[in-house]
Amino acid sequence: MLPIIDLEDFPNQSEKLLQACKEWGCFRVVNHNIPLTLLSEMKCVVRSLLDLPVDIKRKNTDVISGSGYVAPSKINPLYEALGLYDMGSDQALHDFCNQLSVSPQQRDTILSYSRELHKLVMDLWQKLAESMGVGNDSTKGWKCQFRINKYNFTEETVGSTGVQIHTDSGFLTVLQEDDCVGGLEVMPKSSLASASFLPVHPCPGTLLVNLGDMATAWSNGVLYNVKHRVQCMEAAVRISIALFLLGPKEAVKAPPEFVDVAHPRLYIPFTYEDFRKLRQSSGYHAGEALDLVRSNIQTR
Ligand SMILES: O=C(O)CCC(=O)C(=O)O
Ligand SMILES: [Fe+2]
Repeated sequence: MLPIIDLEDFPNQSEKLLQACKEWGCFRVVNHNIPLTLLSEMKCVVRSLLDLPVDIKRKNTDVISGSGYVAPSKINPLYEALGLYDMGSDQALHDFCNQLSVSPQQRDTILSYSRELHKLVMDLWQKLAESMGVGNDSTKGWKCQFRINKYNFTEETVGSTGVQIHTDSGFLTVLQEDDCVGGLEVMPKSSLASASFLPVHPCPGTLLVNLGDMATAWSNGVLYNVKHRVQCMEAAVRISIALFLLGPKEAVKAPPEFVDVAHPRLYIPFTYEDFRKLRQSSGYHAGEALDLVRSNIQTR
């Protein structure tokens, strides 16, 4: 069963958190302290933004490649998304709101939600770093990205794929799933050999966390970047909100604590931005791009 982490029970849950991140690369968070009204208000706001005419949605332009509006495509015809790069920045938040001409009330909701989730994602990373004995590493200036996903599922599309198998590219993702419409599937480490997916059923009021490629690189291979996808299970529109903790501007290198003779350095240092470009140019979206940054020099 998907691990459940109680955020009010730390440091007691440190070991459980670490195990979840090593074996599953994902877990459910309860007692996160984010008001349920804010979660549902934000859902309501993003639903209406995704219902805007496409020429308005297109005003949500890229800041970095792929960070803005994503229209349905050949590969993912049922999927579209709005995006916001650098949601830790008030300016970026206001730019996003202006592009989509949101109402003052919608803007308030987006700002409150962003602040709360930004705090949460940083806190989660801090707790994970502490559980690995490197809690002093600063996350100051680390960039975050929002992506608001819509899946236009219909009777005819049941059984097909909403989003293809992938890993997230950053460190950690906090996902507010659809309250009713399922379809997310994950492949924990123990299912890699059989390449089988496990369904993640919606659990309103909780949040789901995934670890991405940068977490695997930073941890020298200890943390598992979970493969996942979204399948169409029923004829209903599915909405989810993902917050990606992408990482620092600078190159990421596993701390010396994670490297020794028995655990040689696996990856060359690289920046998130370069890695994102590498994923895009190689077309590797399910973790294979990490093989392109493997280190040959296995010293400290
Ligand atoms: O919609 C979902 O549940 C998952 C979305 C996702 O995997 C992503 O945005 O990277
Ligand atoms: Fe994802």
